[in-house]
Amino acid sequence: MADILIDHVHKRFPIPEGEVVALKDINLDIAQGEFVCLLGPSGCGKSTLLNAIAGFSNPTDGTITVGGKAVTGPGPDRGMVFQEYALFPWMTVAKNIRFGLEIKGMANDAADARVTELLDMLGMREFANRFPKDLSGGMRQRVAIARVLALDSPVLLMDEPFGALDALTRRSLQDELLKIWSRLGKTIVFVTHSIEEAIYLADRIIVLTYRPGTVKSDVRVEMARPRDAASPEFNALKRELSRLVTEEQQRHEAAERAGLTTD
Ligand SMILES: Nc1ncnc2c1ncn2[C@@H]1O[C@H](COP(=O)(O)OP(=O)(O)OP(=O)(O)O)[C@@H](O)[C@H]1O
Repeated sequence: MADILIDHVHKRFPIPEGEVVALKDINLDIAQGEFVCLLGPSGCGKSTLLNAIAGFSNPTDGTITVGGKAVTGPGPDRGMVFQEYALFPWMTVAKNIRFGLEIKGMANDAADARVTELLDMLGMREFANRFPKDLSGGMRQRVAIARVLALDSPVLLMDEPFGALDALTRRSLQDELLKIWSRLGKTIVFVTHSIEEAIYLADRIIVLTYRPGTVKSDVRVEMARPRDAASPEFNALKRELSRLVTEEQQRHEAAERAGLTTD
């Protein structure tokens, strides 16, 4: 069953010289429980598409439907995790996770139980009373994920959530996310620049073109998990995707040289 339906979506941004066509006729059908990565170089419209699914910025044309309902704005059915750890610095880890539950009006005992469950799920119990400034980047991003999971949205939207982390921390968060995904059965749309990250995580990788942003390729990743980045299959797919992304990166660089972009 389609969980996210993207139907003839276009997004144009007006600029002094005319307009930027960030997305052009995007059509995608994402199944419930599917893990999809949006891949491409800077400026190819990954965040624009994710923000449109989130309802932060509506398409110029076309429609997006999530769980059978047309997206017209943000909603509790879609949780978003950003690259920047969007935590409240004045709240402890536990309070940060609890915040959304309080807004939802969840009873105290139930909220306490939910926070404990999430702290355990993400291996953060001993960090419950720390403040974000006292945490590593990886830990902060765990809190950001827990905070979104607290709301139990069926769809998780993730905009380069691990982009600022070192390689080892990144791998451990990727593994954590895969565990959570297989346990909770969420639909995930995950934006990344990293070909390796996309192959490690996704059921399906959507490669976007640079200006206008269109679907260049829609690749199913059939490898069993956990995936071995050193395996021949992994490397064959990495080569194929590198070729596709490099073509778009070159178009991006040509636009930069022509002074057409600051992306
Ligand atoms: N508010 C805006 N006004 C004008 N142009 C915009 C605006 N937002 C995005 N764009 C342009 O739309 C295109 C797509 O941008 P977007 O941020 O979605 O790309 P991206 O693939 O997410 O890039 P990155 O990986 O660098 O975040 C870019 O060319 C960008 O310059």
